[in-house]
Amino acid sequence: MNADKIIVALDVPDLESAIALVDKLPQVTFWKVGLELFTSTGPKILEILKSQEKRIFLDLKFHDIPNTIAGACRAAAGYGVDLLTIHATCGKDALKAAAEAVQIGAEKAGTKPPKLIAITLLTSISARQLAFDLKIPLELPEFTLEMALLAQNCGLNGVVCSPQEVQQLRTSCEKDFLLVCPGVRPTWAEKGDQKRSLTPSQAITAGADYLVIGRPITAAAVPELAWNQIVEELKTV
Ligand SMILES: O=C(O)c1cc(=O)[nH]c(=O)n1[C@@H]1O[C@H](COP(=O)(O)O)[C@@H](O)[C@H]1O
Repeated sequence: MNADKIIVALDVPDLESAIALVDKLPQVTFWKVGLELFTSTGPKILEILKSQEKRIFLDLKFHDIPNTIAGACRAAAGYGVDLLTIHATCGKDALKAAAEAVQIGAEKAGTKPPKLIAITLLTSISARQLAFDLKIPLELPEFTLEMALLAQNCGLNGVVCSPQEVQQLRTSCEKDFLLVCPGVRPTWAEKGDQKRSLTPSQAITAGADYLVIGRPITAAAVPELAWNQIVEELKTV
């Protein structure tokens, strides 16, 4: 069912707001805990979500040298989360170290290793910014493909990519390589800082395995209505 493919971003400042949102949306089975909430609450929020049998995407977007990445991935894997992020631009050695470390960390904690997924290029970056601010001399689709192939070759389980690139990655990467798409915007939602977006139905049609959706649901006047509208849209796919 397509509703199971929606991961809702729990981007709130503290534990109380997080619990209130989770309680308001009992139909959500997969939550993303990102930098804001994890920095504020630490692993406490993960325990709460697990006690409710929710799946968890721990989005800490690690970006560091191989030794530090390995230590962080070992620790994060011990939480027994389902997905974990690292930036592909950490490079080959760090990605390989991360892939090995999640196995070691999970084994030590007696839990299942998370699927390790790499950020290809943040969905808040436009083609113009890639060229003129970051000085990357590749076309955007080529750059994201290179990052995805790098992650795949280093043994990662998938990537985070914009829905605009998902079709190309679906055809170029292995069949079971996970494609997780933030930057998803229903036609009625504001784009905000997202630069490379598509609608939920377009993203699923293009081949996304999961959609990460935050503000269109969590900042809506009635989050449950926004959720229902997105689920209805996905029934048409
Ligand atoms: O790793 C992510 O989840 C992520 C990668 C990316 O390139 N772009 C991106 O928006 N995200 C996350 O996806 C969520 C999108 O939230 P909204 O823009 O509110 O729907 C945020 O929590 C971001 O941190």
